[in-house]
Amino acid sequence: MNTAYIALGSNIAEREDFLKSAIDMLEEHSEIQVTEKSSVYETAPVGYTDQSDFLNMVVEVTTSLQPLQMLDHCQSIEAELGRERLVKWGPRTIDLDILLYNHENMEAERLVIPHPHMHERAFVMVPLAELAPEVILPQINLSVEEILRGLPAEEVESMRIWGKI
Ligand SMILES: Nc1ncnc2c1ncn2[C@@H]1O[C@H](COP(=O)(O)OP(=O)(O)OP(=O)(O)O)[C@@H](O)[C@H]1O
Ligand SMILES: Nc1nc2c(c(=O)[nH]1)N=C(CO)CN2
Repeated sequence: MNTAYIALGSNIAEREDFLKSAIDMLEEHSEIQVTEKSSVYETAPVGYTDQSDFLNMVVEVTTSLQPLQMLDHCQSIEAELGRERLVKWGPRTIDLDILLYNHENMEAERLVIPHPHMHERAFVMVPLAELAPEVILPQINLSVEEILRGLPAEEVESMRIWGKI
């Protein structure tokens, strides 16, 4: 059995409904159990800033799937929920990023784990720290909470709790 952490984000239309639908679709897979859910945060767009605020969260799952099978399911959820990739880092109905898979490192064509940008992003590290503050990121060899402490304070403090789903 594997433990994985998946980041979810949405900034189009009914953002909270897209997060709920994505979690339901993860749980509908017979080989995936959603075991923990972070709070939902409203966050200002990072990287490509000319777009609406996001709702972001992180979920913990246990699964017998291998990483690439999990990616396939996440991408099928994105397609099912109407995600269009018009602009890199642009608006999306739903985005599922695989952050961590056990303590594995992976550098495949379609899949890099740990997610290559996760440690730079308050919209990922703040919700992840709710679930797994002690987890050590491979290669970086720092815990989630140590990485979070190193992020710009204004970025962390700008995160607004939206609620729980
Ligand atoms: N850990 C990962 N989780 C999800 N997708 C990944 C991961 N590593 C690599 N990818 C690849 O990234 C490609 C682009 O994904 P996507 O368009 O969702 O990027 P994004 O989420 O907008 O940007 P970012 O990856 O910087 O968060 C996907 O087709 C997928 O094959
Ligand atoms: N606040 C926020 N900004 C982003 C996000 C996101 O989920 N939330 N995702 C991006 C590409 O994955 C780029 N920028």
